[in-house]
Amino acid sequence: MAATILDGKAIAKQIELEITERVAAFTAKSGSQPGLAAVLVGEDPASQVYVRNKQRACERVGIASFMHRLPANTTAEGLLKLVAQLNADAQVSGILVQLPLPGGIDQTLILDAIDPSKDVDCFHPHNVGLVSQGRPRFLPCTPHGVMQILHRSGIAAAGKHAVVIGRSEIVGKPMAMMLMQKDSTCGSSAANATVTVCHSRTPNMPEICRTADIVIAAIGKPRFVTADMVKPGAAVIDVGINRTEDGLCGDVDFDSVKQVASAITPVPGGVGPLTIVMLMENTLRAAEWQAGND
Ligand SMILES: Nc1nc(=O)c2c([nH]1)NC[C@@H]1CN(c3ccc(C(=O)N[C@@H](CCC(=O)O)C(=O)O)cc3)C=[N+]21
Ligand SMILES: [Mg+2]
Repeated sequence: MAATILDGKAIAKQIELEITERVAAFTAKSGSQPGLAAVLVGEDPASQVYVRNKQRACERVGIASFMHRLPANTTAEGLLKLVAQLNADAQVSGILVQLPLPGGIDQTLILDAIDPSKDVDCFHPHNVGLVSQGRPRFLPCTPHGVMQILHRSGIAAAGKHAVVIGRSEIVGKPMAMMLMQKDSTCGSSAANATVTVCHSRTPNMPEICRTADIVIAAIGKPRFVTADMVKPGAAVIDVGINRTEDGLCGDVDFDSVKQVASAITPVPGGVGPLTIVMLMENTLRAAEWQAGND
């Protein structure tokens, strides 16, 4: 039987409606609108698309957006100056520095300079540490989106074997961390998984993947996960966004894997839309905390 296609776009829309109401309530009560500052350095075409999508999402949910475009030859000093200015700006609840930064700029140096209370990407070591200890302030947007897709599709992680393919700081590592916790924002049934992390140096990856009840693919290799790597009935979440000659595709070979999986996310229209809506939620949470701490 062919897999259920998990409609990330529809799930994101639903969450977006919930956030829109919460933003309106916050703005009415506090008298100030949450604001997101996005910093885009250089002309990377994919980054332009993502940042534009984020700005549009801000407009739809009622968050102010402040766009800062800098030339590709911007120095680390120039970028640090802008980050310091945004840290001090009361209108700015959340700060996002779009990655990748052009070569030559030390990414860690810039990201570590963002005020942890405005770190809506959840990249700062302070916030990463809080996630790892199971007491998050922010949740990283893409892994949180994956948890929401599973939860809202009725796929419980508790007691299941989840295999995360990829160990990036942005997706794989925090994803594994969140799935293994005792609890989550979606409740304990969305966490408590037995987690295995596979990566480029894992020798017997197909064998390990075949034991997974839930596969999360985040390795950045087009159509890497093939049907022979998936146990019949497993749920497969595709985090990859690869631009190939024949268009956008994920890290999962969708056409073959959908024949064996019980549920699968498409690319586009799967995890991507969730990433953006979880960023909106983090911006709202940042505004709420900043208002409470005044
Ligand atoms: N500081 C920072 N934070 C990020 O969260 C961040 C980043 N840098 N750099 C790049 C990655 C990638 N990312 C995506 C967001 C939305 C879609 C998205 O909306 N995807 C649509 C399709 C969009 C398209 O056509 O390309 C979809 O999957 O349906 C994809 C990818 C956020 N990232
Ligand atoms: Mg994504």
